[in-house]
Amino acid sequence: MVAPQDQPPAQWLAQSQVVFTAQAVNAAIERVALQLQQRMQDLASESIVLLCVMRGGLYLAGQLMARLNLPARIDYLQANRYHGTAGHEIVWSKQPELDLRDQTVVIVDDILDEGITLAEVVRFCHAAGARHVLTAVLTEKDNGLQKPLQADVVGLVVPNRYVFGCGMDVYGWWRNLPEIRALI
Ligand SMILES: O=P(O)(O)OC[C@H]1O[C@H](OP(=O)(O)OP(=O)(O)O)[C@H](O)[C@@H]1O
Ligand code: HPA
Repeated sequence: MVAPQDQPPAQWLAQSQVVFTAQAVNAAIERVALQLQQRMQDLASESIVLLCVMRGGLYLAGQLMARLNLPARIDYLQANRYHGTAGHEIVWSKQPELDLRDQTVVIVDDILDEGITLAEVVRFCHAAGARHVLTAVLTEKDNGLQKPLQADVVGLVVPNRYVFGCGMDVYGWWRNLPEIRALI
């Protein structure tokens, strides 16, 4: 019996189905960019930081960079869920380098699942003195859970299954897929 992390990556494609095509994802990213652009114009901020939550947020952040017609600086952080015995702790391995004081910070991530990660990153940005904090996720999982926050902008709602592609991984693989798939 092969452990899941040792499966060849092609196996995950064979054991999954497309839930959003590349075309549907691209259309969603266009909508996210337009909504963010509008929100930031309303805030009339000239100090914008696009903050990518690594690694999953990389795909959406890269796509947004090409679409946001605003002066923005880019930074990133890494804060991962650690499913230890004491519950669901967040372990930070990289904090942003830019000074977030008085900035309009746009946090970009791939998925809002239980919402623990995004809530922690929002809390961090406020504590660091951000003036406005906006959140954008490519996907939100429709899992019926009471979440600690809602994202300001959501691209697509995905079913309550394990999804991957467009930044999201399955055992480290397939973040680069331009479509979103769900394990069967
Ligand atoms: O809403 P939550 O239940 O908190 O889960 C969402 C988070 O989980 C994933 O990150 P992960 O820690 O797996 O790291 P990754 O970005 O490197 O995949 C994903 O990228 C989100 O950041
Ligand atoms: O369904 C998921 N897929 C990939 N990464 C995730 N992180 C939380 N939920 C998921």
